Amino acid sequence: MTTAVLSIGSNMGDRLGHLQSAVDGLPALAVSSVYETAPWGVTDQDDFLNAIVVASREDFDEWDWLRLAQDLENAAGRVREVRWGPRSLDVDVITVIGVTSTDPRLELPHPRAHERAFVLVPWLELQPDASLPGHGPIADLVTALGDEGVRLREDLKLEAA
Ligand SMILES: Nc1ncnc2c1ncn2[C@@H]1O[C@H](COP(=O)(O)OP(=O)(O)OP(=O)(O)O)[C@@H](O)[C@H]1O
Ligand SMILES: Nc1nc2c(c(=O)[nH]1)N=C(CO)CN2
Repeated sequence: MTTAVLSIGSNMGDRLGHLQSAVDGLPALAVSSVYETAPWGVTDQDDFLNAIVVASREDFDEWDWLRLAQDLENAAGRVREVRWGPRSLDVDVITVIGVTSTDPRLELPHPRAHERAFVLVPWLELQPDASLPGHGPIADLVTALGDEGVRLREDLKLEAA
């Protein structure tokens, strides 16, 4: 059995609908609140909605999580164009508990998670004691990074199955 932490994001079209489609397709144990976040990386694009999902499956290894993430992106009509550019649905595997990987097709933990408040702030809400292997407690990372550009959207809710 493996447990994964996944980041879901959208800044095109029906943003909340795209996030909900990801939650519906994941064996979700817990789903964070929805956050409105300033674009990271390529800043000249619309704001994202982001959330974190903790999911678990008996028969999954880390590659199954990547395949499922990519299937969900494709189902939401994602076209791979600009790196860090606009997207209907982005599903990143942030960590799979107990697994590390340096394979460029699947780096675990996600190599940029520690510098992304749009990942860390919703993750902290779900798992305040979590650590990012190699980078320490996520609470400390959020303190160092700040939560600028990450705003709780209490009016938007994701329905866990
Ligand atoms: N932990 C991971 N989660 C998802 N994809 C990964 C991971 N590690 C490596 N990859 C690889 O990254 C490739 C590009 O992913 P994607 O297009 O989603 O990048 P991005 O979302 O634009 O940027 P970033 O990787 O910085 O989040 C994928 O084809 C995948 O094989
Ligand atoms: N705020 C925010 N910025 C991003 C996001 C995202 O989900 N949220 N995803 C990206 C693709 O890697 C690039 N930039």
